[in-house]
Amino acid sequence: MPARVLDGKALAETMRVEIAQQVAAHVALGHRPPGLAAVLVGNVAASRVYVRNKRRACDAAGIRSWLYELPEECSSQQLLDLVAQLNADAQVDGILVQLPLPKQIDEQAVIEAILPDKDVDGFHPDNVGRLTIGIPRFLPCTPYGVQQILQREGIDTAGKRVAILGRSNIVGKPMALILMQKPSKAFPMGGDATVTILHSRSRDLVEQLRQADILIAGIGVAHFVQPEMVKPGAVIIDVGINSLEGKIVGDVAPGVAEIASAMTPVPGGVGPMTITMLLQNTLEAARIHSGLSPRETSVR
Ligand SMILES: NC(=O)C1=CN([C@@H]2O[C@H](COP(=O)(O)OP(=O)(O)OC[C@H]3O[C@@H](n4cnc5c(N)ncnc54)[C@H](OP(=O)(O)O)[C@@H]3O)[C@@H](O)[C@H]2O)C=CC1
Ligand SMILES: Nc1nc(=O)c2c([nH]1)NC[C@@H]1CN(c3ccc(C(=O)N[C@@H](CCC(=O)O)C(=O)O)cc3)C=[N+]21
Ligand SMILES: [Mg+2]
Repeated sequence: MPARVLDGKALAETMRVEIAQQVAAHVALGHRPPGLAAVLVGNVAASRVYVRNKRRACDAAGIRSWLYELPEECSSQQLLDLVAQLNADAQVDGILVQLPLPKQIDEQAVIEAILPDKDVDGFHPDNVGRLTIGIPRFLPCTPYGVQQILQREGIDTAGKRVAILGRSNIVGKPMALILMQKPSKAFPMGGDATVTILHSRSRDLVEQLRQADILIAGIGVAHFVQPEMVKPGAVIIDVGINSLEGKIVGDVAPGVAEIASAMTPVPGGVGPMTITMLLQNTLEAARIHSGLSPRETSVR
């Protein structure tokens, strides 16, 4: 029997309606609407799609959004100046600088220039550190979206063997931190899982994958995960966005659906949830800026 489809797109729509209601309630209390500033450097086609989708989602949720564009050949200083301007702008609750940045730009310096309470991507070392010790402010949007898919689809992670393919700061590493965490009041989304991270230097990679009750793939290699790498009945989360023969495909081969019990599609899986969690984080930032949420702990 083919795997149940974990419809991230449908869940993202449902959650966007919930967020729109919370935004409306926030504004009804007399606060200004939440605002998100996105910064796009250069002309990456994939980034344009992402930015356009984000903008549409913000409009539908009642979140103001602005797009700032800088040329491919801009300097680190130009970008740092723009970030400083957005940090100082009282209308802006969240700042998102689209990654990756051109090679002349010091990416880490830009990430560290964003005020931590406007860092809705959750990439600033202050927010990474908070996540690591279990008192998060903003969870990185992609792993947060995966956590929400698992939770809302009733897939329990406690005690499960989770294998994560990829160790980047935006996908694999924060995913591991969320799912390994003991749940607490400050961190209710902690997954209580036994997590294994796999990367390009891992040996026995296939043996490790075959042990996994839940397999999360985020490496950027089209159809890397093949049916024989998967334990029968496993849950598969495909984070990959790759283009193959003019189509968008994930890191997981279609045949895996014959072995798995449940699987996210690409497109229509994790991607739309990433955008929804960005809206959620922007609303949370607006709450922080209006004094509704404590600045130093993120109690949800
Ligand atoms: N759906 C969404 O919302 C999002 C999707 N993505 C997609 O997720 C994928 C990963 O993105 P990102 O984390 O930024 O990518 P990076 O290139 O930053 O990281 C890729 C990771 O995968 C590992 N890796 C690469 N090839 C292999 C291999 N053959 N075997 C084992 N490990 C391997 C790398 O290992 P090593 O560290 O050893 O180099 C690295 O840790 C991409 O397809 C991207 O487009 C990204 C963000 C959001
Ligand atoms: N600072 C920063 N934060 C990010 O979160 C960030 C980033 N930079 N750089 C690029 C990656 C990639 N990413 C995606 C988000 C949504 C979709 C998405 O919505 N995908 C849809 C549509 C796919 C399509 O048709 O193009 C889907 O999978 O169904 C894809 C990719 C966020 N990223
Ligand atoms: Mg990278």
